[in-house]
Parts: sequence; C-alpha cells; structure tokens
Amino acid sequence: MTDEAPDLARLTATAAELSEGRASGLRRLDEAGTLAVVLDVTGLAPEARRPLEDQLRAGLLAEAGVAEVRVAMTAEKKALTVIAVGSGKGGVGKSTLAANLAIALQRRGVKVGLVDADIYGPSLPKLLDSESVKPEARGSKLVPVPNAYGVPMLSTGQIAAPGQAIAWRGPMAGKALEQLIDASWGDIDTLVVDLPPGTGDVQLTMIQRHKPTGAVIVSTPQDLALIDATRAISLFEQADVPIIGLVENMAGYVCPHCGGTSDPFGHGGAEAAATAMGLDFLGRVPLMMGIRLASDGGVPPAAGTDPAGEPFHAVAARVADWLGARKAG
Ligand SMILES: Nc1ncnc2c1ncn2[C@@H]1O[C@H](COP(=O)(O)OP(=O)(O)OP(=O)(O)O)[C@@H](O)[C@H]1O
Repeated sequence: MTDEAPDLARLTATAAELSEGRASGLRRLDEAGTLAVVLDVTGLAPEARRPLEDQLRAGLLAEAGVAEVRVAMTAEKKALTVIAVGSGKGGVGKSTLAANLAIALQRRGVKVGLVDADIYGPSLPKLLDSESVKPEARGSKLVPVPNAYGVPMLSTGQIAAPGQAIAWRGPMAGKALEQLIDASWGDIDTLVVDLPPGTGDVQLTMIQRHKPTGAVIVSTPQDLALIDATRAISLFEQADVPIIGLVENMAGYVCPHCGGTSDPFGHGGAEAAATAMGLDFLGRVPLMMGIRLASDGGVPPAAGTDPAGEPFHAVAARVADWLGARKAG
C-alpha cells in the first residue's frame, strides 16, 4: 500500500452510507486506485437502480486516492408465489377460471403473470386474444407476451406450432414448464399456472418439480366431476401442496332471456364436497352464455364491468385473502 492508498475501512463505511446499506465486498483492484464494490438492488424498482449506482460511484470517486469505481449490481432471485389451477378432468372451465382469476387479482393490485401449462390443450392465448404472438427470448430466457389486460403470459401453445398436438412426456413437460416459469417475468411476484386437466404422471412431475404455493381446484357440480376433483386434491396433497380451495364452475344456468336460474348439473355439490373434505369453498361461477361468448371472443369477463365478471372477482378476493394470511403467518 502506498501513502495515498485509500483507507478501505473508511471507504466501506462511506459506501454503506451512500447506498443505504446496500454496498458490500468493497475491494481495491490495483495500485492506480480502482475499486470494486457490489451493490444489492433486490426489491428496487428498475428505474431506481441506476441513480443509486451513480450516487455510490460519484461519492466514492470524490474520496482521495480513488480513480475508478466498478459497481457490480446483484439482485436476489425473487421467489414467485405460484398458484396452480387444477381439475380432475377436462372441460370444467379450468382455463377460463385461471385467466379470469389472474385478471381479477391484477385488478386488486397483485403483480401477476399467467402460465398456460396445459400441454394437452393450451387455450389461454385464445382466451387473452394473443394467439398470433410468439414470445421472444432474452439470453436464455423467454420474455412473456403482454396483452391488453395487463397480465403477461406464457403458454405451451406459443412454443409449439398452432394446433399441433403436444405429445410431451413427463420429463419433457417438466422442462417445458421450467422454461415458462423461469422466464424473464420482470416486475411480477405471483404466477397463476393453468395445469393440464387430470391426475396423471405428467401433472405429478410438474407439481413436484415446481412446487406451487397453493392450488385452486375447479369442478362442475355433478357427482362424477366431484369424484375426479377429489383425485386432483389428493394429487396436490401427495406433493404437499396446500389447497387454497374449491371453485364450482357451471353452477346454475342463468337464462339469457328471462334471467331465471336452473341447475342442469345439480346445485351445491362442490360446496358440500369442500365442507366434507375440510377445504375452503371459494365460490360458484354460473353457467352463463355471456361467459362463453366473451371468453371465445378473447375478452375475459373479469376484465370488464359486465356482471358476468363478478363471480371471478369474488373468487379472487378469497384467493387474495389466503395469500395475505399466508404472508402474515
Ligand atoms: N361458467 C361458464 N359459463 C359458460 N361457459 C363456460 C363457463 N366456464 C367455461 N365455459 C366454456 O366452456 C368451455 C371449456 O372451458 P375451459 O377451456 O376453460 O375448460 P378447461 O377445463 O380448461 O378445458 P380443457 O381441459 O380442455 O383445458 C369454453 O368454451 C368456455 O368458454
């Protein structure tokens, strides 16, 4: 060390002060006065990072004996909250629920993204009117596709040719899901994942490899559907994934002409089943022409002000409560 060599202890204290305690590992790289320092930007908005780096560099350069400052920014990898949406069988409205739940959570202020892991029939690109958009890659990561509803999305349908049956087996499906979840999500802290329907090995592999924070199970009210839903519940329990609750979809048909309600699939089955299993019941979504038409038209009901969106907002409120309670606990 020469006489002009900077005093590292003092510079470390200065760096801590300049960076609000985020600087660490300050070292001197050479005799010419080059310093290296690590700046932890975890949790900082992207636009706040550069000013903090500039402030740290300028402050250190003002010190005697410092000629150059190399700042390495690091951020802890954010652990995303993953909400899996599953069902015992196909066609019960799992994708419709996943899309509308994500949008309703976004409307409540949750920073949410959507993953379509339904390798057998990816339908989210159609539901969110982004069928023709392909995700780009940034480095080794996929960049989610934005849409008009503020919920960025990645779908197995976007990484396979349209209409192509995706014959993925367990490990391959796991890898595809990894690509979708470990994407360049940006400022997102919660992912809603639309899983493939059913309770086979593919689903189990997916759940085990990317353990969701909690699962929402969708069922129609008939006994047969509920028996399948019970299987889906045990699949999650087998993998130690907490069940957030059960949603009854296509419950009660609301006649678009007279507004009257009938119950083609029975009534209250899912709520009774949830109670019997000691699970929370998250709500009932009626069978409504408006839901089908809006969904097929790429306008999820939860995005608008139509009453058809209300049941989804009610489910989202319960899911948000569950997430809040989990964070608080
Ligand atoms: N509550 C509802 N009222 C009217 N139509 C509905 C309702 N829920 C879903 N649908 C319609 O039912 C069809 C199947 O829904 P969806 O694709 O969400 O089911 P899924 O369980 O994800 O099916 P898959 O297993 O094929 O992925 C769609 O046409 C959708 O618009």
